[in-house]
Amino acid sequence: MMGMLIRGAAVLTMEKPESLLPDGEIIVEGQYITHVGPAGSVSPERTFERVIDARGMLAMPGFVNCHTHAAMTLFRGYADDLPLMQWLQEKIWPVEERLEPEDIYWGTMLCCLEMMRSGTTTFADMYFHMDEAARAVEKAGLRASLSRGMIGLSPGAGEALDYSRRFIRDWHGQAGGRITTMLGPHAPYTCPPDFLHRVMEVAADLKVGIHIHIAETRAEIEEIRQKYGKTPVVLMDEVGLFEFQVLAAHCVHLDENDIRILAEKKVGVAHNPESNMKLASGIAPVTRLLAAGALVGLGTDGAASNNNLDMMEEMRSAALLQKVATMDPTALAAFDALSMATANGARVLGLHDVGLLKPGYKADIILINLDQPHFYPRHDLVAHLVYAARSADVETVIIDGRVVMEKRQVLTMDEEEVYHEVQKRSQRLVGTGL
Ligand SMILES: CSC[C@H]1O[C@@H](n2cnc3c(O)ncnc32)[C@H](O)[C@@H]1O
Ligand SMILES: [Zn+2]
Repeated sequence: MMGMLIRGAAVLTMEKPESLLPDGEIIVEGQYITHVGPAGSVSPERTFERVIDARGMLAMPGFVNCHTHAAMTLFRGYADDLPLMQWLQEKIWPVEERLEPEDIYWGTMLCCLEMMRSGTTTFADMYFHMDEAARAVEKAGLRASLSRGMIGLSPGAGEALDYSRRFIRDWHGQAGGRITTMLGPHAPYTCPPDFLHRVMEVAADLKVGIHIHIAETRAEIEEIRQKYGKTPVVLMDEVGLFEFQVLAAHCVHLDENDIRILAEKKVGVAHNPESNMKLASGIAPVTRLLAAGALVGLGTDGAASNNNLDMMEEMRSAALLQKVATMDPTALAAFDALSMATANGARVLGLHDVGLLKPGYKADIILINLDQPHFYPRHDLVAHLVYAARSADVETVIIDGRVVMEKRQVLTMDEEEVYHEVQKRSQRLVGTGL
């Protein structure tokens, strides 16, 4: 295997804040990174199938979006400026009833396109008709953890669980290992304990994790307190959910006991600052979670509540929001925000060979064009990435060792076809459009 050499870039491995090679060399062989070192560390005698001259670029791990509903791109801009429960019950759930499988394929393709163009290489999705989402991920070339969302209180809950079981068997490890799967019970307020017990039986049987929304709004805390006399986190813990690998989206309204449980049980938390701001759900206690030793990644949530899927924006929002919430400018420093968006995000999804530029890790690499005004002067590239970078700075994207975007040209999808299909389908679904 001759592999691919990336040379000339500044290399941010994300292992430690100081692990920046000003002029580095990366070798990719198959799906994996096999070498990361300074200029001159690769023998000049060695030949490669491909050499990428990345002078003027920064190479870093691709972003990991820990929580989204990919095909909700179809509903972007359809229902804005509402609180979560009104947004879901009056606007979103009625139009989701009309979704056809093919809609999910094209909505997920748009999500993949937007994410790839902004440097995201891995995402965690919870939605409907997930065979079509998996087909889209396979075609687009991203890495994803996919779960069929289940509303335990709905009459279709049993069918959704049967679908999940079959979906996991069919897709876990597919697309050369890029696709992994989880179970997706929606939330404590839509999935009562008896349904969660059925979900856990399947999780134990198929050895997969569980992706769920927890403690997103005050309304949820109040509803669960009235029904069960405890917090959503304590309820989930007592139900036994945290004995499994859990990806818990939001975790906004937590007391100290909840934080202790999440940290002790190694629950992966997906923090979604922009969705939480837009729906006015609240501010997650990220600094307290991190201080307690909890594992926290970053997500955008769906495009209907954000309204984009831009992890660079999300990092900046996360960092700024913690500073203002705590009135402490040292809160969530740049490297910590960047770790949440990369290495720690991968750990939250249970992907232990993703999120770092290191031999043995999957070759999910982005190249960022540093030759731009907002990257000068070059005091601190980590700070620049979090506070000054924008998604259009991402030039090249490599996922699983394959170049999927080069010089901002996406190589795996026909962009015009995606726009056309999405526009047509979203008009049918919500009845608007230019
Ligand atoms: C059962 S599939 C997922 C389900 O979740 C809905 N959803 C989207 N965003 C949120 C959010 O922030 N909190 C709770 N539920 C959300 C989505 O519309 C699907 O119905
Ligand atoms: Zn969500």
